[in-house]
Amino acid sequence: MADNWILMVTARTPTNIAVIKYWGKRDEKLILPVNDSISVTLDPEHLCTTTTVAVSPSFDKDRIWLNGEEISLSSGRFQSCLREIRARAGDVEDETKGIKVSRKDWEQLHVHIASYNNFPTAAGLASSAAGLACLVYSLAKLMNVNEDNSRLSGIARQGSGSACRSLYGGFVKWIMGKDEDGGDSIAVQIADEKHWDELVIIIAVVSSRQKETSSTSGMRDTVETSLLLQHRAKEVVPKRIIKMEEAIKNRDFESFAHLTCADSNQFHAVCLDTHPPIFYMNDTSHRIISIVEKWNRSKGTPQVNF
Ligand SMILES: Nc1ncnc2c1ncn2[C@@H]1O[C@H](COP(=O)(O)OP(=O)(O)OP(=O)(O)O)[C@@H](O)[C@H]1O
Ligand SMILES: C[C@@](O)(CCOP(=O)(O)OP(=O)(O)O)CC(=O)O
Repeated sequence: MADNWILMVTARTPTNIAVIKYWGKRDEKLILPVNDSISVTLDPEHLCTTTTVAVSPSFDKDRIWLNGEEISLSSGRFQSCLREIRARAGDVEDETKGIKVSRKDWEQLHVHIASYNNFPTAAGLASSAAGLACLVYSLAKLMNVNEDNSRLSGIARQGSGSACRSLYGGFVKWIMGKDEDGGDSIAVQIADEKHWDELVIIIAVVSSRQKETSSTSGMRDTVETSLLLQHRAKEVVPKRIIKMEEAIKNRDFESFAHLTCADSNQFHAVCLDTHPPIFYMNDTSHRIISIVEKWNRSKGTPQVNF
């Protein structure tokens, strides 16, 4: 086969915002969480990642560019995603260009990946979620991987936990699973994007600076040092997951909003309970929370204890 051809696929994936948070892993390598989580996937035209993946026999190694700058692909997470997708690659044929790639050719071929986030990267807006979900999805399309979204979510999870939820639109649950190999730790859709049209999410970017503590290292410290996390994962989250699923199915905004606020506050409390403590909020975030609480009280929203 000639080596002057190139095949390309571009995909766009929105980020997701957790309303019941994932924080803490029971297996760091496979990225298996200590609790289920639920998120809302944003509309693709807002906060999203656009990724183009290309393959050509003239590429001598796999490479990735993030927001225009080349970054290392050597991390275990990127490598896991590439390995898992390559292992499932199918035959690809483009008759118009006279290109034929058979399943086993993919082991020898290299890919180039160019990814852009249209929002701040590593600033607490789940760039790894959109980024890794988009990477897995676009590679799967390029290599003609014949797997459904739940299987792809299990691969994206190995790139970044929260990424497994961005494979679906609407309301999504990441089931923590029990299997040691992570086979049952996948995302499922609770309700699609049309289910709750009136729900509007406002994102207030209070800082675009990179976080001082990445989610990965922050949650590692939390698992090692926080007693509150044990209580949260075992006692609090399982009950909240059931209530949140009900609130979403019934479009019950009051319960949805209370659960979301309570869970976010407990997540930040767990961060504070970590040694050394992790601070993700700043004074502006605290003021916004205060205003929202006052607004809710002025509207007469009943204060329910979740
Ligand atoms: N488009 C992308 N393609 C590939 N990798 C990405 C992309 N965007 C982000 N990442 C990876 O994710 C890392 C940021 O992940 P991190 O979890 O620390 O922050 P975040 O996801 O933006 O915030 P949070 O997890 O608090 O919501 C980046 O340093 C980069 O390695
Ligand atoms: C606070 C969170 O956004 C944390 C997300 O953590 P990541 O998914 O970025 O962490 P890794 O699995 O280590 O890549 C909560 C959530 O999205 O559920």
